[in-house]
Amino acid sequence: MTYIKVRDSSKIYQTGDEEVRANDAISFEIKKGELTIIVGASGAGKSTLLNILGGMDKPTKGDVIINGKNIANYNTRKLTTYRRRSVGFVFQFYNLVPNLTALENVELASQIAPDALNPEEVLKDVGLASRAQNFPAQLSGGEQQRVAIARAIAKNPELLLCDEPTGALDYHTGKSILKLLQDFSHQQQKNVIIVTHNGMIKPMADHVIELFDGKVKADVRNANPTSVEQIEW
Ligand SMILES: Nc1ncnc2c1ncn2[C@@H]1O[C@H](COP(=O)(O)OP(=O)(O)OP(=O)(O)O)[C@@H](O)[C@H]1O
Repeated sequence: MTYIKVRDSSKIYQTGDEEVRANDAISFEIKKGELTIIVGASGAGKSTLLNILGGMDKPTKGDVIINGKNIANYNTRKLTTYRRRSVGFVFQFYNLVPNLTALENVELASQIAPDALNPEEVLKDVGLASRAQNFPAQLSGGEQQRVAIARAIAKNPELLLCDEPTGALDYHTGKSILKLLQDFSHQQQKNVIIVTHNGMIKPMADHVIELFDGKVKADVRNANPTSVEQIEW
């Protein structure tokens, strides 16, 4: 079953006389439950695409059909509802609220979603039950990213979007975060999309979309994705 269908989607920025085609007639489909990696060099258009899929931005033209609805036609209010109900976000620098504990950060997200999961349970699932009362500054980078993932998962979203989720972490910590995301996708049949410039992690995905200069350069499915533990980079 198709969960995401992007059809001829372009994002064009006009700065003075210059036109930047951040996304240039992009088309692809993502099936329900796929763990997808969007890979490409700096400036290839990855974040632009992720922002459009997450309803934070709209394409200049084209269709972005999520679960049968074309969000490219949504107004601001409908996009806000879409983001709130259907999307969890994980960013490179965690973006936790510094004066709230780990648990309160997760509760914040669960309060705005109708089908939210129990924040304490989700913190336990990411291995942080014992750190629930810690503030972000009292946690390591990897632990902060686990809280950020718990916060995103607690909304029980259909779609989890991760922009360079291991970009600020060391190798082993980064690997444990990728494992968490792979397990979440495969065990719960949820769509996870990871944006990265690191092509070495492609084998962990069910689906790899490679961007180059705003265009889809490759669109490949992995019938047998590799477990994160077995990938070295
Ligand atoms: N608001 C904007 N105004 C003008 N140009 C923009 C804007 N946002 C992005 N761009 C341009 O669009 C292109 C794609 O940017 P984007 O951030 O999507 O790339 P990226 O693949 O995510 O890169 P990185 O890995 O460095 O984050 C770049 O050339 C960028 O300069």
